[in-house]
Amino acid sequence: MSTASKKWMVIINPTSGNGASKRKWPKIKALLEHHGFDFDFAFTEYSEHSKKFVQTSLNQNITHIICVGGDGTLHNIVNGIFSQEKVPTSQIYVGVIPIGTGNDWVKTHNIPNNIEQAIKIIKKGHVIQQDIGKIVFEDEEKGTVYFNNLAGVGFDGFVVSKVKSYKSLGAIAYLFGALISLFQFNNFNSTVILNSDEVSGKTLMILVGLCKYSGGGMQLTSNPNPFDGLLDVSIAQNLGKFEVVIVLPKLFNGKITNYKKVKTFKTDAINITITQKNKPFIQADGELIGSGNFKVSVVPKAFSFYA
Ligand SMILES: Nc1ncnc2c1ncn2[C@@H]1O[C@H](COP(=O)(O)OP(=O)(O)OP(=O)(O)O)[C@@H](O)[C@H]1O
Repeated sequence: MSTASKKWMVIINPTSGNGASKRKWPKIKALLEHHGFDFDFAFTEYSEHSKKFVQTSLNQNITHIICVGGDGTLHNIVNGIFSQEKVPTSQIYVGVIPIGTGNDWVKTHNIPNNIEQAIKIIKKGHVIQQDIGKIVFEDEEKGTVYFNNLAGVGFDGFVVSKVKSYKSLGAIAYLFGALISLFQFNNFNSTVILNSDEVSGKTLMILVGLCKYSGGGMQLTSNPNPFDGLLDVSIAQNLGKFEVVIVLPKLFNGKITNYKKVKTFKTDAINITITQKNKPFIQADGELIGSGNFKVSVVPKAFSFYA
């Protein structure tokens, strides 16, 4: 049986890419039909709706899912997959048709933004498995959140909280959001424990990554590898506002990880404590997930996708 002739669930976030998913859906639907896909489809109606759709599909024994949207939609699909125990996660297969603003995760895996090429990749049926990050909050009521690309606390979380208003600008929205946010954000006190190291002090942001790109093409971690069972950690310490402006180009060419006030690590577990009353935002895959103290660990090669 070819990949296309299996039963698929296509989840479309009509708001992704500033409404592009909704506009392009008739074309995507026609192409999926043209390539012989047997599918049901549904549009998300609220923020975490994709998570529900995944679980409903699994209850109907549909384990092949196509994400039509951006990094946030994929993040919610991943959380639908990892917050259930009915089907082993590596036996759930995800294809991505990237129609977001940043579309950062697909860049690591060379999944094309062109709709028909992305569909052909799914049809080809070549599956890869990558690691997943697992965030557990100290406050148990806040629960567990999974990520497939990169999570962070501090300045990057603050940018994510602002960037929604600028998404009509496209991928540059993140850079624009960062510049606007710079003058409103204050560095925070944190203690990070990982391996046998402890890093304490004033912090701009702490990034915990798996894949290479975030924030609309920024490269914020050193030699990221989503297949090695390790988290790629960057701790940007007490950089000043003008210092951030000066190092801005280094955010895009990856050289930021060599900067004197940025410490990098590889680890399979990290414990982050915010040692001040005012807790900065935490983001995962560009989605705001809350604030507070948290631990991150790795679920090795647990996420199966077409690439
Ligand atoms: N019907 C809906 N109405 C409002 N928001 C929604 C709806 N469905 C999903 N969402 C939310 O839309 C947000 C943005 O989605 P997504 O990240 O896929 O697109 P994007 O922001 O354009 O792309 P990227 O994250 O790649 O920059 C996500 O936080 C998701 O939870």
